[in-house]
Amino acid sequence: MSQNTDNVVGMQNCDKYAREYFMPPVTSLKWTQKEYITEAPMWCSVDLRDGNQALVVPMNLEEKLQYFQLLVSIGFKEIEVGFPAASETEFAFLRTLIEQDLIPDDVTIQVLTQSRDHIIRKTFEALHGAKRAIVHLYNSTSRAQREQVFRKSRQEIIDIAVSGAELVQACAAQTPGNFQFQYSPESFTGTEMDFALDICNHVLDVWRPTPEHKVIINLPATVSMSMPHVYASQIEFMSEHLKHRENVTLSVHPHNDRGTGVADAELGVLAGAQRVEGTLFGNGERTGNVDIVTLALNLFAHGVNPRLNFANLPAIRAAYERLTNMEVGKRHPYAGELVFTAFSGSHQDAIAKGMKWREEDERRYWSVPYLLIDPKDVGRAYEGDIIRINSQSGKGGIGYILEQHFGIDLPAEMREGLGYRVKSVSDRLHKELLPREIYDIFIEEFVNLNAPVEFVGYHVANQVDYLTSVTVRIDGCVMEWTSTGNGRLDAISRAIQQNLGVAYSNLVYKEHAKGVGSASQAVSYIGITSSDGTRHWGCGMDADIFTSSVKALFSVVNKLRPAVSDLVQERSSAGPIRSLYG
Ligand SMILES: CC(=O)SCCNC(=O)CCNC(=O)[C@H](O)C(C)(C)COP(=O)(O)OP(=O)(O)OC[C@H]1O[C@@H](n2cnc3c(N)ncnc32)[C@H](O)[C@@H]1OP(=O)(O)O
Ligand SMILES: CC(C)C(=O)C(=O)O
Repeated sequence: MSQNTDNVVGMQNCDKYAREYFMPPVTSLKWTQKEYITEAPMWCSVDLRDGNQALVVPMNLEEKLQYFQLLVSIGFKEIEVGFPAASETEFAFLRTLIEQDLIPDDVTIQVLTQSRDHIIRKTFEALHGAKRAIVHLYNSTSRAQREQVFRKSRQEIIDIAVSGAELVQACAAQTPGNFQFQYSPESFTGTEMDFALDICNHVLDVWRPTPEHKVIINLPATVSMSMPHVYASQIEFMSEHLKHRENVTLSVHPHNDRGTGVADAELGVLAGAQRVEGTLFGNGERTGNVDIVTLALNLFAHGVNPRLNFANLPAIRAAYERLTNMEVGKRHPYAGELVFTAFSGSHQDAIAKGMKWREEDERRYWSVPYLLIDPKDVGRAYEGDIIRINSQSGKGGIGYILEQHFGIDLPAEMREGLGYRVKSVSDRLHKELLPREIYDIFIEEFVNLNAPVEFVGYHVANQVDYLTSVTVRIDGCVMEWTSTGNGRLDAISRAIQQNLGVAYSNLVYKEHAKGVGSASQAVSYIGITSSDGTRHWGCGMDADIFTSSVKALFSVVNKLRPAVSDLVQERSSAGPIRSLYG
C-alpha cells in the first residue's frame, strides 16, 4: 500500500534520478531456481589495488609487503598486487615481490593497467620475470563514460579495448614470465548489455582463449546501480552469450554503493560467475568493494568450505586496521566487536539455553538461536563476547555470566531476584556491567550475609534427634541456641525460628562445588517462604559443604529484613535472646 507523502518535504528532487542501468533481454532467469552456492568461487583479493587506491594514505612498500603476507596466510591464490604504472611505490612493490621471490608457487599475482600504450608497456616492465601473473586490462564502457568522459562512439571505445588487448598480447610474448589475461568493461553496470557483450567478445577474439590459457572476463559493478537481481540477470546474460565461454573464467567485482555488494556477488555467482574479486572487510573506493570475509563466512554458515581461513578473524582484523588505518565497524558481519553479543534479555535467555542444548550433544547441527555461526569458529571467545549485561538484560543472561565466568549455577528461581537487582544497578548507573561487577552484586546481595545475625559455629550433640546448638553473634553479643530436628540443618533452622521468633516454611536446598582441588568451595543455596508468602533466597560458600548450607540459611534469614532486624531489636530489649558472653 503506498503512503501519501505529499506533505513530506525535502526529497522531491528525486525525480532528477533516472535508473541508468540496463536490464538484459532475458526470457529465463536460471539463477532464481538455485537456493544456495554449493562451492566456493575462485577468490581474488584486490586489497592491494582497489583497496589501496581508496586509502587516505596508500600503503608504503613495507606495509604492502606485510599485507601481501596476510593475504597469503588467509589462503588467497590470486592477489591483485597493484597498478604498477601508477607510482614508484607500486612499481617497486611488484619488483620486490618478483626479485625477492616472495610469491608462493601456488599464488598468482595480478596487476591492473589502463588500455593506454605507455601504461601497458610500463606494466610489463614491472612484470619482467614474473612466474605467474594475470594482466588485467580495463577501459570504461558505460553510456555515461562514453558520452561525458571519453566523448567517443561505441566503435571508438571498442577500438581502445582491442588495441589494448593486442598490445598486452604482444608485450606478453616479449616479456619473460607466464601471463594470463583479464579484461574488464569498467562501469559495466552502466553499460547497455548488447554493447558490454560486444566489447568483451571483441577482446576475446583477440586473445582467443584455450583450455590451457583461459581468459578472465570480469564484470564489475563499478558503481552499483540496480537491485541485485538486475545485476544477476546481467551476469547470466553475459555468461550465456560470451564467445569461447568454456575457456572464459567469468568474474564479478561488486562495489557497495547501494549497500548490496554481498548480495550482488552472491547472486552473481548463482548466475554463473566462477570468480569473485573483493577485499577484506570491504575496503575500497567510496562505500568499498564487496567484503570477501562476509562472502566466505556466509558460505561457511551454509556448510560450504570457503577455502579461505578466517579461524583467527580478530588477528586478521587487527592487522588490517593497523596496515590500512581503516576501522572495522562494531556491527560489521562476523568481524565487528558486537556481532555475537546479546544485551537483551530474551536473546540471552535463548542463547544460553541453545548453547546448553548443543553442549549435550555436539553432533547436533549448529542452530543456537540468534547466533548464525559458532563464534569460536572465527576465533571469538564465549566469555565476554556473547552475553553482556545492561539494563535490557534478563535473568537468563545474568545466570549465564555467573556460570561461565565464576562457576555459579544459580537455582532458576533465584535468578529472577538477582536479575532485577543487576538490571536496576545498570539502569541507575547507566552503564554496562562487567562480569566481576555482577559477581560482586551477587555476593553482596546473597552470599554469607552475617548481619544482623552472624553465624559463628555449631555443634551436633547427638545423631538421634540431631540435638544441635548453634552459636551466633548479634550486635556484639555471642549466644547459643539449641534445638532438635530431623537433620542438622533442620535443627539449626528450628533454633533460629524459635529464638528469633520468625516463621517460614518450604525450605528448599541446592548445592554444587565451585573450582577444583584444594581451592574448591561448596556453594549452597537455600530458599524459604516467609509468612506473607514471599520467597527469599540466600547463598553460602565455604570449604565445608555443611557449613556452606548453614551460611546459606543465615544469609536468607538475614534477608528477611527489616523483619529480622526489628525482631532482633525487640527481642534483645525484652531479654529472651540469651547472651553467653555479652
Ligand atoms: C574503477 C577503477 O578502479 S579503475 C582503476 C583506477 N585506479 C587508478 O586510477 C589508480 C592509478 N592511476 C594513476 O596513477 C593514474 O591515473 C595513471 C598513472 C594510471 C594515469 O595518469 P594520467 O595519465 O596522468 O591521468 P589520468 O588517469 O587522469 O588519465 C586520464 C586519461 O586517460 C584516459 N583513460 C582513463 N582510463 C583509461 C583506460 N582504462 N583506458 C584508456 N584510456 C583511459 C582518459 O580518458 C583520459 O584521457 P585524456 O587524456 O584524453 O583526457
Ligand atoms: C578496474 C575495475 C575492475 C574496477 O576496479 C571497477 O570497475 O571497480
